[in-house]
Amino acid sequence: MIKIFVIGKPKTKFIKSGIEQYLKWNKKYDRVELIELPLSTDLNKITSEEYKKQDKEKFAKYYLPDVFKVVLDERGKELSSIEFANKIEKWRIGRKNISFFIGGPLGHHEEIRKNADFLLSISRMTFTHEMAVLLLLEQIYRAFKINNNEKYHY
Ligand SMILES: C[S@@+](CC[C@H](N)C(=O)[O-])C[C@H]1O[C@@H](n2cnc3c(N)ncnc32)[C@H](O)[C@@H]1O
Repeated sequence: MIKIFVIGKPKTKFIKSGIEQYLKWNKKYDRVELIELPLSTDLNKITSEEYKKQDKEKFAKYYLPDVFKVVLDERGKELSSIEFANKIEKWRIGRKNISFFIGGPLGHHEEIRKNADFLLSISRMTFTHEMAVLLLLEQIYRAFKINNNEKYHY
């Protein structure tokens, strides 16, 4: 099973409908679940460090040792789709879940990055959290297709 945790509910209409579409398509291959965690309190009322700490605490109960934790971050490692598909196969060996973590407007707390099993960048550019969810879901779908030798990936 694959779980995607995101801080902040995706709201933009076309992105939401893309997310729903890929969640539906991915069902053919495995359970892929999106878990939306609430945004923290008003950014103007707390420091950015405190804000990131609040986000870290929201991830804490899902940040478990028996789960392979992939943290999405633009400072992470970039992979080709084929490399990502291979990693997905490898990360699942002996484990029930792979969990992906997508940060809020300020990004991740340093500790979340430090304790990740893999820090994944989808590009050196910065995307909104909701765009990151959509792009990740498409790459997961592509990985399923690649790993099943199905036509989609060129
Ligand atoms: C608006 S971005 C946060 C940007 C923040 N300034 C930072 O330094 O991380 C929100 C989240 O989307 C995801 N994200 C955005 N762009 C990404 C990229 N190029 N690669 C991987 N994840 C990305 C990350 O999980 C990030 O925490």
